[in-house]
Amino acid sequence: MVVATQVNPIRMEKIREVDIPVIDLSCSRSKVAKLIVKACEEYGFFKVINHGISHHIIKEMEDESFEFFYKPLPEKELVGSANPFGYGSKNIGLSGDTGELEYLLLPTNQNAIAQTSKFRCVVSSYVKSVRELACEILELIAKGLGVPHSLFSHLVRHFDSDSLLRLNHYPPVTHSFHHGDIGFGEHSDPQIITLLRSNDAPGLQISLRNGLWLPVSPDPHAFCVNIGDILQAMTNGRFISVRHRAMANLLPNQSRLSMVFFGAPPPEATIACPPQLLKRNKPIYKTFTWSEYKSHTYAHRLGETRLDHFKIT
Ligand SMILES: C=C1C[C@]23C[C@@]1(O)CC[C@H]2[C@@]12CC[C@H](O)[C@@](C)(C(=O)O1)[C@H]2[C@@H]3C(=O)O
Ligand SMILES: O=C(O)CCC(=O)C(=O)O
Ligand SMILES: [Fe+2]
Repeated sequence: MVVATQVNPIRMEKIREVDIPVIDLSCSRSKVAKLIVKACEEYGFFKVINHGISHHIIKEMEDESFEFFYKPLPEKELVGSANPFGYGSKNIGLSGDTGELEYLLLPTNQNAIAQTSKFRCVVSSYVKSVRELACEILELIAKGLGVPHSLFSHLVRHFDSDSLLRLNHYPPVTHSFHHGDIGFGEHSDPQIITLLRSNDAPGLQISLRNGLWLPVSPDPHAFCVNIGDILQAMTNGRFISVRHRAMANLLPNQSRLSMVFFGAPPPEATIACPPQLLKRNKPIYKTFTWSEYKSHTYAHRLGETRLDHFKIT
């Protein structure tokens, strides 16, 4: 007699807990370079600690940002509406995207931040420090990949670099929107590299390869680093330009502030994967300039996968 074995039709899979890499920049350069490259390949995202940016510079930028966002609306509107630079509220970009936030988008070139007010001085010293940190990380990436030291960093250090600073304020929850609303919708950042610092409020989430959203715990002492589309193109798809989003405030009565530096190339820079990284593979993306990529980006919606347009078919 054959005894039928009962098979449970529901297989419970334990969702593996994922730890976001937290990289201590005070460790040895070669060790750090390897860890960063691994994080860029696996997630396109990591946190850095012991980054060397003084608490004072960060705190001043945070204080000035809150002071700006707590001003009455007509005063904030005096800086001009985001097109793309300036003050924006709820509308993101010019293609109809919205979110539960207000923001200030600023260029970072020296002419644009002429130091005539306390705010501009604070922005200028914050940008200087965070740009330097971004370049150090890009140089560690170059070391880890075995390509020339300044291959990526020279684009961000360039006098005409199109880098940006974005200050995002997610106000405390009110009756008009609800827990779980989107603050800043799903997207990848178009530039080379992004360095984000937030206060102690949660909200940022990254998308994993399996499609799950992973909340990033806030850490005011760390910088979150994410790979942008340009670095995905320059590594022929080896690095992931991570998709991420920010939820509107998850905790009641708490304002969230993120200060985001986007390290970008100068407009006329040519973007292509260097031969050392192609090895025997064919390039998957066409060669383009940052200016071409930016025009394409700004003509499309936030959530689009913009690099697909530049794929070699
Ligand atoms: C909807 C848009 C807003 C954005 C330009 C775009 O057309 C598509 C990309 C968006 C994004 C995402 C990352 C940065 O926050 C940003 C400044 C950027 O460079 O690309 C924004 C753009 C924006 O807010 O203007
Ligand atoms: O505020 C955040 O945590 C995310 C913001 C963001 O992704 C952006 O400004 O591009
Ligand atoms: Fe982003």
